[in-house]
Amino acid sequence: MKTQAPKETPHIKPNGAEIAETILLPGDPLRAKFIAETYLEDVVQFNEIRGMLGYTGTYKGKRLSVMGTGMGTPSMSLYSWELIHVFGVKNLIRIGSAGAIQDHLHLNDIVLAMGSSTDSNYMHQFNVPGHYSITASFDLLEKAKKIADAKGQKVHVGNVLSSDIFYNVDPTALERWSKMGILCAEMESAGLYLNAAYAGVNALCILTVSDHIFRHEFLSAEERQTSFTNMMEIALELA
Ligand SMILES: O=P(O)(O)O[C@H]1O[C@H](CO)[C@@H](O)[C@H]1O
Ligand SMILES: O=c1cc[nH]c(=O)[nH]1
Repeated sequence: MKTQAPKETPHIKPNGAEIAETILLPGDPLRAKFIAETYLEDVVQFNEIRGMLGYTGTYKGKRLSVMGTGMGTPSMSLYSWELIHVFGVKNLIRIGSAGAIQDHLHLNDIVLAMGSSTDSNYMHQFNVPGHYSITASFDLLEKAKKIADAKGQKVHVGNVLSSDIFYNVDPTALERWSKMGILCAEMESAGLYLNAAYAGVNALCILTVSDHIFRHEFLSAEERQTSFTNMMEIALELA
């Protein structure tokens, strides 16, 4: 009799627990815990390796997982690669915070990252003979926009910056991205979109503006909790 080895990686060890085809991916593992405790029923924790908490449960009767990714391209790329290639995840929805770099964006605004521009080198491994346009999956993007519209929740849809640099020594770098119409800066969407595209699965990044980089405004911890729930509730409906 053949026995199948349990699926696990050095970073994700579900001990037989299921990981759903659709997963929400906040950077902060404690945000994953909050979502599991606040919104999911019949919840099982499937990961705690390195404190990267992951849970599977149901939302309005549909199976859904949620797991932290950590910060930055390497961390997001590693986890999303394993989720796709080892655990068979098909829909990966990042929910994160971002720093706005356009005047018309305000704290608490929600952004659907249609495109992800980047200063990361992660793309180089794919060795395409030109410049690849890193984009969200249209199906998830369209569905998220419709969900937001139905909720009466205004969202911005556009190009974001997925940066490897949080503290940039060049004070003009973000001004130049802003001039190109980039809405806000975060640090994971490009790695996620590239892994998803390469594997032929779906990905979307939904962001809440937690800072305005040029106006030096930022949300308090309490405000983050409330405003992030609007973004979470759009993402949960995508299951
Ligand atoms: O709120 P999260 O999802 O962590 O996203 C943003 O916040 C972190 C920086 O503070 C980076 O990970 C950035 O992308
Ligand atoms: O300014 C910010 C806020 C959140 N995430 C970022 O990457 N930058």
